[in-house]
Amino acid sequence: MSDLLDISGLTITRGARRGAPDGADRPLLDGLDLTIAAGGRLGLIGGSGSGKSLTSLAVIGLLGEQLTASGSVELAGTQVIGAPDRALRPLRGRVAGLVFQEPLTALDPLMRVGAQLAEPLRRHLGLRGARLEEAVEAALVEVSLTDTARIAASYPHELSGGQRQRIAIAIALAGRPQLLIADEPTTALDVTVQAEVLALIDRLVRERGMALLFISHDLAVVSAMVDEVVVLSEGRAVERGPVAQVLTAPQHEDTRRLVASARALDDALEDPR
Ligand SMILES: Nc1ncnc2c1ncn2[C@@H]1O[C@H](COP(=O)(O)OP(=O)(O)OP(=O)(O)O)[C@@H](O)[C@H]1O
Repeated sequence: MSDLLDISGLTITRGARRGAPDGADRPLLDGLDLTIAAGGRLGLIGGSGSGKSLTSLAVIGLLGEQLTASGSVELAGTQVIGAPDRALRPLRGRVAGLVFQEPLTALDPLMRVGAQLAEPLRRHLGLRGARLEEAVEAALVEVSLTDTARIAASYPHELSGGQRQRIAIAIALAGRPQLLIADEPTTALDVTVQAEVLALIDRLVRERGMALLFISHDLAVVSAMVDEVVVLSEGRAVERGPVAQVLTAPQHEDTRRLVASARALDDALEDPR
């Protein structure tokens, strides 16, 4: 059986496909290979600007006009690169759901969150009326939100950052995707809320048997979520393997730096003086 996500030789450059004046630029992402089997988990780590978010956007064909991708990205057997938007729309939310760092960017500030959650449930699952209302309530409960009537009637700015990220997760999962792409999902949250949201993602991925592509600059966070990692540095995969191996015997200079900063954070948490 083929993998759920199969990325091979993915290269991203600045400039539109035709007549790009700066086409000779160094690629932003350079020949990335990675695969995730159904139900598998992979971490993608790297410093700022290493190409993590570009990878997540490339998976669902959302790179935008200014960037050109080459190589191959197969998502559930569909070639994403070069595919027209109408061919990709059915994959978004249905095959792969995305959670970003900042939930406010994923949420409409002018719409009550219950209505925002109802929209993908209606679109993907065809629910209407009382069944749709029940599904909204169940989705809020599933992401461990209590006081669901108040939350559903709230606008995003009336909720805490953690509550907003739970809503964004519920929206990403509304179409029951096979793959969750979580791009720095807890970076904007404070530390205690971070741990709760990580535990939530871990539980949902496990319960639903989803695959997970977990993206972070924080090796400590990644190691709580996945067993295998790929380390990106300046658009290249410089190291890959089991988390334990990468943590204990980092080979690349960038990986060593990520390990050192994860240790420093651990020490600070253990000895908060
Ligand atoms: N639309 C774009 N046009 C031109 N360059 C871009 C575009 N989007 C991203 N880049 C560049 O591509 C590189 C990789 O960006 P990316 O957002 O993937 O980094 P990242 O690893 O996710 O970093 P961070 O952890 O800071 O979010 C950066 O140098 C960035 O400036």
